[in-house]
Amino acid sequence: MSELSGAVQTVLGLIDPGQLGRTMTHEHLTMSFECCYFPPAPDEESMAKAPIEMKNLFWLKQNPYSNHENLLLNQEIEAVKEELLAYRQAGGGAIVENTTTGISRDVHTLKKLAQETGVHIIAGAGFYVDDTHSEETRKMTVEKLSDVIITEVLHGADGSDIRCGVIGEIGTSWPITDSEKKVLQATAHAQTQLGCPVIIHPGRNAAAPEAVVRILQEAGGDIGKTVMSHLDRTILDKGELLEFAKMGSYLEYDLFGTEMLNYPFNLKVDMPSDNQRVQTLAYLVAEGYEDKIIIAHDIHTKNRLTKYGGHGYSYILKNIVPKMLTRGITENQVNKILIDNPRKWLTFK
Ligand SMILES: CC(=O)NCCS(=O)(=O)O
Repeated sequence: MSELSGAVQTVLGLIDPGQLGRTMTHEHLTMSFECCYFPPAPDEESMAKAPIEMKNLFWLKQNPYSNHENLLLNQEIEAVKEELLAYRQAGGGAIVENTTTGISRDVHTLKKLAQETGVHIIAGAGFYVDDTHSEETRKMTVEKLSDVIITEVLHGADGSDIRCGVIGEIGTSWPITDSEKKVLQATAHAQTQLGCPVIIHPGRNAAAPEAVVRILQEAGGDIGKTVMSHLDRTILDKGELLEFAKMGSYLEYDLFGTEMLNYPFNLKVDMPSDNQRVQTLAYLVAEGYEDKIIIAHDIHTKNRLTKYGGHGYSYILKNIVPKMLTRGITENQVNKILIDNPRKWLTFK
């Protein structure tokens, strides 16, 4: 048994899982999303460099990836600190910070934020999507990639002694690239060795989650200790959702607060509203999956911070939980979704 067994690893060290409390399992506190810049429509080109100001906020909500400044969440440390203090005030206990190599992970800032706010922060190991893989990463063998991930968990990330407590979000595209496949295999090998939680960013296609799980399974991964993120924009058909749920991963609805008419990365997707997300949670609960659901906001652009008129990190606790209770999800089930399921997932075997 390793020293991690039975504990949760935060950026400040190991804690008893019971200390986590209400946990958002997929957030970013500091990152850059420049890798996913999406140019505005030709008649709106000037918006790419427009300042973030009141008159642009609705446009940014509809086009969050088409303005360069909006993608630099790493410029907002003070605002994020204020948000975390408000999150604690609202009853939040912990946040999983899913920023991996490729989107400017900054574990030093995460440690400082945890020290200054009292929120338990769990950092992510591993690599984001292929577009962000360096040539060095692409050349690595599965064994080498696995060594890198294991080092980030056991010894510290980015040359520091600040340790990651989950692997992920591991980025995958659609179709899954060769480099991403190696990272997935390395993730499964590292998970086997460490008994740790894993979280996956699937490509933007309904077939992507199952394809990822198959690769992890073949490489020996523990699917029961793995989260499939972003299901809200990935599997929209209820039948397909139930088929995927049978594979045994945690089912994450993590885009609460994201409501847009056109999802630029896949125009075939009608991004659900928050009401529709709650309906889907109620459906999954009714189908017997209350032990598998987890939720979050996945804040990764500036416009979603309260500083810029956004919903912030407390939106689920303040607004979505009351809504869930009016839609047939019991308080006990809410507690499973916010406390028990994250705790079980995050605890090292
Ligand atoms: C940071 C991140 O990967 N967020 C997900 C954005 S997406 O549009 O749902 O892929």
